[in-house]
Amino acid sequence: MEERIISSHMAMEDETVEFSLRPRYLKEYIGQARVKDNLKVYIEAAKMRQETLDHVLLYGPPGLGKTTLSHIIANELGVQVRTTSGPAIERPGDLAAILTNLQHGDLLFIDEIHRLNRSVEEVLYPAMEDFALDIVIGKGPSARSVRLDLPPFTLVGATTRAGSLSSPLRDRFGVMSRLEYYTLEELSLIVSRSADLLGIAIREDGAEEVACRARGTPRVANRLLKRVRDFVQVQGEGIITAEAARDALDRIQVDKLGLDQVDHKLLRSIIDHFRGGPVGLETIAATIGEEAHTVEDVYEPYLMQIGFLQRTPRGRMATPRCYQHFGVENPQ
Ligand SMILES: Nc1ncnc2c1ncn2[C@@H]1O[C@H](COP(=O)(O)OP(=O)(O)OP(=O)(O)O)[C@@H](O)[C@H]1O
Ligand SMILES: [Mg+2]
Repeated sequence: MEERIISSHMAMEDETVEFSLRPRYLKEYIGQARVKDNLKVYIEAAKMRQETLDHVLLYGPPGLGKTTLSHIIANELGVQVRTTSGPAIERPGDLAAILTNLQHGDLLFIDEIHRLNRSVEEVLYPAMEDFALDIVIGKGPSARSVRLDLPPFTLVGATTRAGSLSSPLRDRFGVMSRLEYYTLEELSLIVSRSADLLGIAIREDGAEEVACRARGTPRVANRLLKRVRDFVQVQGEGIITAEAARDALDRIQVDKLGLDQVDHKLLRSIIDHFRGGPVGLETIAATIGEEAHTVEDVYEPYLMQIGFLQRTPRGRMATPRCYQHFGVENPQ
């Protein structure tokens, strides 16, 4: 995938900065009030009973804070966190090794949990339900299964597509939390907080300007902030004002709604070549040179959220609001 400034996927250069910007406790985690309030209660209750927290599934679009939240849960519980991801666990044995190395109360974080393969997933079922590992010894008619006890642990799974989780796996999570896009006010707070941590001066209107182009996503907000900082430090007065932010963001071609050239290309192709749709996902993907699932997971959710794109059984359609944004007359 082409690297986009507004991409909600994580690039290498971001990792160290992201780490320092990550809130570590619930009280520093901005927004997601409903999810946060519930988790607070569950964590408190688990601690009171001196039990492990029930398994938690966090789902929602990329960059909204799933990984961050999983580490916060561990910090709030005062336990260690082990991190892995669906694609990293290739064979059942890999997962068995991870599970047998857990210590009492540990939090196991599995990112992209929808990408676990079936045979690995099956190891997870008894582990989640009974804290047990079933091992088959021998082959053929003399094969028998031995059950090993595991220490109690909490599994936190993260996924951008809860829909592709198999139902036996989904059913084993006691808590399912859906993260939502952030409001403008929340994002402004996040931008101000990050600016503080990075040691950049920012005015409230500057933070708002960055926030409104951040697609409801903290990761995008932080990334835009860093680019704006570059312009302001090199060419400006060293403080991020609304004007300075606007100038910098215009230069990197992120428009007022946070749409970049790829979004423009996607939407314009529906308008210009398909008379507003409906047009199939594969066709759209081909016109912008992306994989269909990338379009579906990464590009579309925000475009639908702001009401520019509609999914219908016959394909994708550009909405009247989308036509308005581009100043094109709607043929329908
Ligand atoms: N509620 C929040 N308050 C402050 N900062 C946040 C919040 N949520 C996320 N962030 C910031 O956004 C960045 C991205 O968050 P995170 O990596 O947790 O997203 P994610 O949902 O795991 O994304 P992905 O689906 O790509 O794995 C983090 O570096 C963090 O600093
Ligand atoms: Mg993550």
